[in-house]
Amino acid sequence: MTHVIDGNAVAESVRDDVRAAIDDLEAEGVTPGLATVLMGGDDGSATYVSMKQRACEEVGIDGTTVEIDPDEPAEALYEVIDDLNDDPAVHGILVQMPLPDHVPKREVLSRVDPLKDVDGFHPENVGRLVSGNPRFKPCTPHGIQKMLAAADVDPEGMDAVVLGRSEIVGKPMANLLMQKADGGNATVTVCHSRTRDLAEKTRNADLVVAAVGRPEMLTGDMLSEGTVVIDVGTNRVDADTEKGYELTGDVDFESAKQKASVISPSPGGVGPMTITMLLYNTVTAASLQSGVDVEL
Ligand SMILES: Nc1nc(=O)c2c([nH]1)NC[C@@H]1CN(c3ccc(C(=O)N[C@@H](CCC(=O)O)C(=O)O)cc3)C=[N+]21
Repeated sequence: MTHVIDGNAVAESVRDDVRAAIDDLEAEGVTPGLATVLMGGDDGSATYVSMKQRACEEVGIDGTTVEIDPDEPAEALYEVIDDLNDDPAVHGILVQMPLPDHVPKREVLSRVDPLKDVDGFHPENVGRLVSGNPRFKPCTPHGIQKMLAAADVDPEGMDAVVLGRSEIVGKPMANLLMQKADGGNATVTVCHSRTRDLAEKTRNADLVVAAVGRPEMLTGDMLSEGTVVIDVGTNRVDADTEKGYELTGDVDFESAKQKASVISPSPGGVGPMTITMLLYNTVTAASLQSGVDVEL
């Protein structure tokens, strides 16, 4: 029988740990604060930002959202970031991606105080992750590690294939999977748009993480029996629904499920974990900045 991971249930159990850590911070007079900055974005951005805001309220994080008109120059965003860096009530800062074309992403990511960089995208934090001493693990791959652990999947010794090489998911996922640390120790192959024979790679995999942003591109015939499949995609595809679209993953769930031993669906898999790990990283940030130890 294939085990279908319930991302919402795993997220809820991690949130219990997050709530307990927040209690410990509150006992010392510290309320963790997270600021989300939204400048333009795509169809999903406003939805994701309000989901993050709601998740903060649910666990007792002081969440604020700052909106900047996408027609403003990049300097407007820099000023907001500088103010948030200086604000002691703000422990975590997240700048929602994507940004408008005229705003240089790298400048923005470097501008965030690395101690408040709960996304883990600042070059200092990327460097720490790659060198094996992570401060903030990027939320999506971090959530996938938690999800695998909850499903009793240990990547150690596995042939893992990561589909996609983004800064947000593919690269940090590959790094975490190959680290000499819990949740790592896998042999990792990273595939992308220039990979010659994708199915040859995925058929030889024990674990596949699909993060390419192409609806249902990974199908059952590309997998061997017993593979662990994690679907990171949340693609909006046109559909005859109230909203005019439906969400679908990068994995063709029905055919992949025939082969997989463990599979995470989308929606209802990685997405809720991503948001939960943002809360987790915010609590870690509050602990680092206040000097109050928490157990996480
Ligand atoms: N700086 C930054 N950090 C991010 O972490 C970040 C970002 N920018 N830009 C966009 C992506 C996307 N992302 C998602 C978060 C939650 C769900 C999620 O919870 N999805 C639900 C369904 C949501 C719905 O119903 O619309 C699910 O999969 O079950 C999906 C996608 C975070 N991102």
